[in-house]
Amino acid sequence: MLTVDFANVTEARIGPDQGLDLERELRAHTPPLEQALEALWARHRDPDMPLGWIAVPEDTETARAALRYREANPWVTDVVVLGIGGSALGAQAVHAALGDRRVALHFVDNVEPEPVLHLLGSLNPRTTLVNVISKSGTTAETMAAFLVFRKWLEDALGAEWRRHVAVTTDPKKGVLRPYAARHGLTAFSIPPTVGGRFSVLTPVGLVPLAFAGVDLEGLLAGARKANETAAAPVAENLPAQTALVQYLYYRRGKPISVLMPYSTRMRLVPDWFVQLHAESLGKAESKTGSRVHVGPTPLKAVGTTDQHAQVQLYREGPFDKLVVFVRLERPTTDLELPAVEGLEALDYLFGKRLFELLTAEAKATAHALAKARRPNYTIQLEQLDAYHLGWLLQHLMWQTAILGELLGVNAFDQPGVELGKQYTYALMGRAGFEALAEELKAEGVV
Ligand SMILES: O=P(O)(O)OC[C@H]1O[C@](O)(CO)[C@@H](O)[C@@H]1O
Repeated sequence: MLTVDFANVTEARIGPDQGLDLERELRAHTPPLEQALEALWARHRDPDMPLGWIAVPEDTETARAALRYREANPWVTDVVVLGIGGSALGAQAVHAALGDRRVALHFVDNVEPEPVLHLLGSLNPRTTLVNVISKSGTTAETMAAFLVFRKWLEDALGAEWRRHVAVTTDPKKGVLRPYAARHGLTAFSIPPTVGGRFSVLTPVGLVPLAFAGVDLEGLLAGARKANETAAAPVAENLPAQTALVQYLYYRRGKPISVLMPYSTRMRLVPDWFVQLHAESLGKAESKTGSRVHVGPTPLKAVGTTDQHAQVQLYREGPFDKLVVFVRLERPTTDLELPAVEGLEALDYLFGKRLFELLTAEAKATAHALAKARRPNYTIQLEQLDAYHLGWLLQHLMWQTAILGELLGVNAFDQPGVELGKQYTYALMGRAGFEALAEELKAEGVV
C-alpha cells in the first residue's frame, strides 16, 4: 500500500493561518482536478501527445526483453550508463534503493575528466557493457562520454567492442540510431511519446536495472497501481490530492517543495524528483501564451541525515516550504540495539530496534514542524520493494502532470535549457552556431 497522511497540513494540526481545510478545498477544487485528470487520461494514447508514460507500465514485453538481454550476456560484471538528466536519474534512484550489486552499475552523467578517468582505470573492458542512453541522441555530455568509452572498448577489444555497447534512444531521431544500425549494435527504443524525465520505466531504466537484479515486473505492477489510483474519483485519488496540496501551498506563499524520504536507500529519489518537478513545472509561459514565470522549487533532503543539516531552517526559517516525507511502514531487515554496561544514559535505546528509532525520528520531525506551523505531509510505503517504489515513482509523475494542469503550463517541454545548449555548441565551435559565437564574443563571454 501507498497511503498519505495529510494531518499536518490541516488547520486542526497547524492552525488556520498556515493550515488547509482540506475537505473544503477538495470539494472546491474537484472540478479543476476532474478536468485535469480527464485531459491527461483522454490523450494518453494519442501518438502526438507526450503522455505515453501513462501506458508504459502496461508494457511488460520491454521488461522481458531487458531480462533476456541480461541473460544472453552473463559475462557482464559492470554496466556503465552514459546518460544525463532523465536518461540517468531514474535508474540511479532505483538502483540505489534495490540494486543487488551482483553486477555493478556506474553512471557517467558529467564530463569532468578526473572521475571518468578514474572509472575507466577501475574497469575491465572484457566484462564491461556500456549502455549509452539519450532520448534525443544529441546531448553533448552523453555523446562526449560515448566517444571516450567507445574508443576505450575498441582499443582493448578490437571489432568485439560492438558486443559491449547497447544503445537506448529514440526510434528515429538523433545520431545514435543510424550509428547503431550501421554497426549492428544492440538497440532499445524510447517511445517518442515519453519524455526523458518520465522514462524510468521504459528501456531507459529497465535495461540497466535488469542487470542490477531489480524486479522489473514488480516496478511495473506498482506503477499500474498508481495508475489505478489516478483513475479514481477525486475523493480517493491520491495523486490529485497531493497535487492539489502542492498547488495550494505554492499559491499561498510556499514556493519551495521539499522531498525527504526517511531512507538512505531512497536517497536518490529526491534527485529524480527535482528534475521531474523543475523541468516540468518551471515555466515562463502558460499554455495560452501568457507570461507566468511559475514553478515550485523542488528541494532534496534525506531523513534522518538532513535533520542535522536542514531541519533547523525548515522549522525556524522563512515560512516558504511544504515538506513531504516518505516513510516506510516496515523494514526489510532490522538490527537490535544491545545494552552496554557503563552507557546506562542510553538505556532508552537498549533492546529497541534501529527501525523503531528511524520511525520515531520521522514522526517526531513531522510533528515538530507542525508545532512550528510548518505544513508537511507523509507518504507511507508499506515497505521498500520494487512494487512500492514503482508505485511511488508513477504517483509522483501523476502529481507533476496534474500540477502542470493546475498551473496551466505544459509540463512536458523544457525550452529553458535550450539556449545554454546552443551557447555550448557555439563555444565548442560547432558548425551552424557561428552567429552565436560572435554574440558571445561581442558580449565579452569569451
Ligand atoms: O536523453 P537526452 O536527450 O540525452 O536528454 C537528457 C536530458 O537533457 C534535457 O533535455 C535537458 O536537461 C532533459 O530534459 C533530459 O532528460
